Amino acid sequence: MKKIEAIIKPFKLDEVKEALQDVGVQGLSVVEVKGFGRQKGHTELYRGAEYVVDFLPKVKIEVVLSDDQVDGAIEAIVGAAKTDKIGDGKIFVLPVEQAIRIRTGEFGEDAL
Ligand SMILES: Nc1ncnc2c1ncn2[C@@H]1O[C@H](COP(=O)(O)OP(=O)(O)OP(=O)(O)O)[C@@H](O)[C@H]1O
Repeated sequence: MKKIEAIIKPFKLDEVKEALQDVGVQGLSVVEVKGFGRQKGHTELYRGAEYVVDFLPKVKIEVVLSDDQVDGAIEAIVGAAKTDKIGDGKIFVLPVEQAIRIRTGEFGEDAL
């Protein structure tokens, strides 16, 4: 199992969620975060206004998947989140040791 952490522009959240559901993702978590990338010190367009970049609001999607779902999920996120402008975000892939569904006690991929 792997965890994908995708940091995206907030207005892309619905589109990315739908794209992930289309490739079989059945659950995910969303966290509001602030951050910066390489454009630090420049301006970025956010909801029609130009911001001098300090910390910009972003959304982090966390989704745990089976190994064979990872490539499709990355493709889905990139396809939905890309605007070709700076600040489109980043995707990190991490190993996951175990998952447990609390209600049933199922383990591993059965718990996803
Ligand atoms: N190395 C990193 N570690 C953790 N979070 C990061 C890292 N790089 C970027 N982020 C997070 O991702 C968000 C989006 O990054 P961003 O797209 O601006 O990266 P970038 O490298 O500058 O790419 P681009 O050239 O497309 O703007 C940042 O606001 C920050 O929250």
